[in-house]
Amino acid sequence: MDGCVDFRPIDPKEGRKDHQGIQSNYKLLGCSVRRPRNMASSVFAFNPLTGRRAREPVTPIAPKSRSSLNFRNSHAVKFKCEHSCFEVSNVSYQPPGTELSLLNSVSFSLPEKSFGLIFGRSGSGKTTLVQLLAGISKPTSGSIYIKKYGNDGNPVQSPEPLSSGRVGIVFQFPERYFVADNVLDEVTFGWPRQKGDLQMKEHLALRLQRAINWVGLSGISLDRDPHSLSGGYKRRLALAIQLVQVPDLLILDEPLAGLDWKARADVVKLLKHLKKELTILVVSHDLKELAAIVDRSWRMEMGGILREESLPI
Ligand SMILES: Nc1ncnc2c1ncn2[C@@H]1O[C@H](COP(=O)(O)OP(=O)(O)OP(=O)(O)O)[C@@H](O)[C@H]1O
Repeated sequence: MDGCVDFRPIDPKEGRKDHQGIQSNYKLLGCSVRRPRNMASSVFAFNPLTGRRAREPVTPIAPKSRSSLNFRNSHAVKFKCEHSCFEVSNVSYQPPGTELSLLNSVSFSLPEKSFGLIFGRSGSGKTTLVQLLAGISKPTSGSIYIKKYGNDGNPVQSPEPLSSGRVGIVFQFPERYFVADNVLDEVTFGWPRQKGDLQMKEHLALRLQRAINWVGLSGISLDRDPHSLSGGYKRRLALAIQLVQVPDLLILDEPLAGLDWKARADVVKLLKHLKKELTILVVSHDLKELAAIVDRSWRMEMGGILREESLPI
């Protein structure tokens, strides 16, 4: 089963131009299942079971405890990296075969369960950066890792490189790439169809239920056509697809784009809840609406230079 799918990333920008509704950010090699384009925008596309690249060994990820999934029991976000911190250090990027410097020594960090926002002019390099964070392309130099800290504030071990399989990413307008005619099929599109391995299926079903509760989709029938959902609920569905794996880092590219005011408010409210459980990094131009939930913000300047800066609102 593990060897069944092998998704190879290709240029995601190129992928977005595809109109067939079939995965296009990844080359599908020797596999019997299709991949929806919305999942192509996810690094989970590497392996539907583990969230890792298909050729890596399968290590089931332990579900979080019940209490850690209960929003009411969540702790307030703190700015110190008390437990773990996602860190990017001196990352530069030149597309292979070019002399273009799209990112220049980008460094920043984001404590777990906090909300970071990157803003900046069109063409400055925001999407390029999130593609590196998601493992879709590799930095020319620099590192991306998770640092863990003890109660004394000192690192407890050497930093671990951030595995692309532990990053969830939702690109702009994810609903454009829905391919199934019901919610359940949409969420489970890339899942194994073979008979057997009941334990794995039960595990996936539990994760699915948790993800659906997390994004507040539990009141929606799983038979509903995803295209018939409201704008805000479509975004919830796209998030649920990513949350099945409980990513160490959830990246959202323009999560409010194209929504009416009510759906925008709905998504902001949802993100406010989600940041109690997840580390979230957003690229957006909608600074005013997101300001209330932003813990850290950076401006990407033309030429791929990132500077920490308060929101200019
Ligand atoms: N593979 C590539 N080869 C050459 N240039 C590229 C490549 N990928 C992106 N670029 C260029 O790099 C610059 C940064 O692009 P990027 O999409 O990261 O900007 P952005 O800040 O996300 O813009 P927007 O807000 O419009 O999405 C752009 O000028 C883009 O044309």
